[in-house]
Amino acid sequence: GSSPQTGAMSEPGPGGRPAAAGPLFTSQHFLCVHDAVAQRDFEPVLPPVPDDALDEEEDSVKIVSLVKTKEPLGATIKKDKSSGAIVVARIMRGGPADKSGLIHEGDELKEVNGVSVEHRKPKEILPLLARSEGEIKFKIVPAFSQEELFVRTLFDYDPLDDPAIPCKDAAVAFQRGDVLEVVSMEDDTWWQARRLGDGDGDGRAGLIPSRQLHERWARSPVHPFTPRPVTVRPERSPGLRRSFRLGRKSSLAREAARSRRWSAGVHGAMCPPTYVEVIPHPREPRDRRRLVVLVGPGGVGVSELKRRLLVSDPDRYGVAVPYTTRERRRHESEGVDYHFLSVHSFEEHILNQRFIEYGTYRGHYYGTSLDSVQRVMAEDKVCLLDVHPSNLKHVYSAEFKPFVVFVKPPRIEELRLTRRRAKFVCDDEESSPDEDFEDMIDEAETMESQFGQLFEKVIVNGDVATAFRELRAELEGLEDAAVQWLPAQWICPSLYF
Ligand SMILES: Nc1ncnc2c1ncn2[C@@H]1O[C@H](COP(=O)(O)OP(=O)(O)OP(=O)(O)O)[C@@H](O)[C@H]1O
Repeated sequence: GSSPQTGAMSEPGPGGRPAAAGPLFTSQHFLCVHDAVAQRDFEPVLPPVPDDALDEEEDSVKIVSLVKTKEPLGATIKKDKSSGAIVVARIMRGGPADKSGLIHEGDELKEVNGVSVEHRKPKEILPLLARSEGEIKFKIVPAFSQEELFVRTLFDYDPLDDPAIPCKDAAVAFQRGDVLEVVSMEDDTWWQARRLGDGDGDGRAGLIPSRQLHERWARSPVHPFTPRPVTVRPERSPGLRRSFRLGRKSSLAREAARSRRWSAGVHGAMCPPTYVEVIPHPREPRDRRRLVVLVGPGGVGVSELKRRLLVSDPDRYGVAVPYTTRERRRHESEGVDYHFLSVHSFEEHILNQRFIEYGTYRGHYYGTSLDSVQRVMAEDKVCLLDVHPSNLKHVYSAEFKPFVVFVKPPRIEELRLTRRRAKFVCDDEESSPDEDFEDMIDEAETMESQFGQLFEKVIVNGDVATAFRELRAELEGLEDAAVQWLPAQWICPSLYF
């Protein structure tokens, strides 16, 4: 058996304080399972499910039956601070609970041997466990269903264009952004999945390329889906984007970027993002509106789209007021145009990591802070933010639930047509508009390969009126959807796909 230290214990609460008074299980209270249960291939023989155990409301409840022996179960439990539920905090790797595969971290404990543990303190649950001999039955609500894995697709797939698919009729076509339920990953070349939102939503499963296969394609020079390998360029310094931006690239900088691009070779090539795990999150009336982040290469039209959204519905959309250390001008007001700060205060904000992005321009600091974003969100407005994707990490959490829109340039022919009158002019006299367009497209490809897994929506900004309509409809749709598909990373970091 394991040592008592690896048995079931109460977990410390926030701030290191124990959530329950002292260790939950003393040595005589350890949950134990029979040695036979500890086999990895153990198939539990579940007792018949009591008639009243599963009503329609509780279809996610699971009955788990284990047999106690001398060995500790190897699990810890705690009381969840917000819901008050008793949850499994930790499963010790290699322990009987882990090997049984039946109980998982985050599972909510509802009953032990038919006795409800709801509204009980962890120490009140002790006697229930101590009394259990031999078979011990748990009623639990799994943290997430082991059988359900949902992914958002990050590329388009049409089996009709795919010569490698073993059977075109057995495949599932999808477009970037579709949510699929992956039902089998047994084959590491072709996974099985079904689309959600098709009619009754639980149609037949079909084949989709596995992540491994898609990555293999990315490296192969012959497959029709081979995306152009994109090189990793050094990250642009954070800040100094959009309104804070310095001049455009000089021809020297452009040359340097090009030579880096061509010399990067195999080592610089990245795999394109494939699938990202998502979890359904039912919308609740008290949910705040999601932060909307627009990203895209310089000059693509992020500011233009943001401006149009603000004008279209000023009560609904707002922007974070930036901070600066420059002098206030006569027509400017504190808290409207900028928050004016001393250099000392600004630097304190930097140290306290309050900035999502900051930089200097003509000797003054400029920055966008988390506080500004929170203020707009607290007004129940949709906060529109534009940052370099490398700075998304500061807001990529359940607190902000950012809806990240990638504004992508169209093909160069369309850029030539649509940008004829735009003031998209390089500071560098020697460069032609075509070179600017190529740079924009290159920068977009780099962004997409480095950060594409964070982009929930891609809008191609060819005709600006069309792009704006599409963006506005998408943002309005966000609030109508009963269920939102949020990255698993926000809800349960260890699930990150
Ligand atoms: N689809 C479009 N068709 C024509 N002109 C456009 C389109 N989108 C944007 N523009 C114009 O292109 C110019 C650059 O756009 P904008 O300032 O929005 O770029 P940006 O993505 O914010 O880039 P930067 O970071 O360089 O400011 C502006 O004059 C804008 O009006």
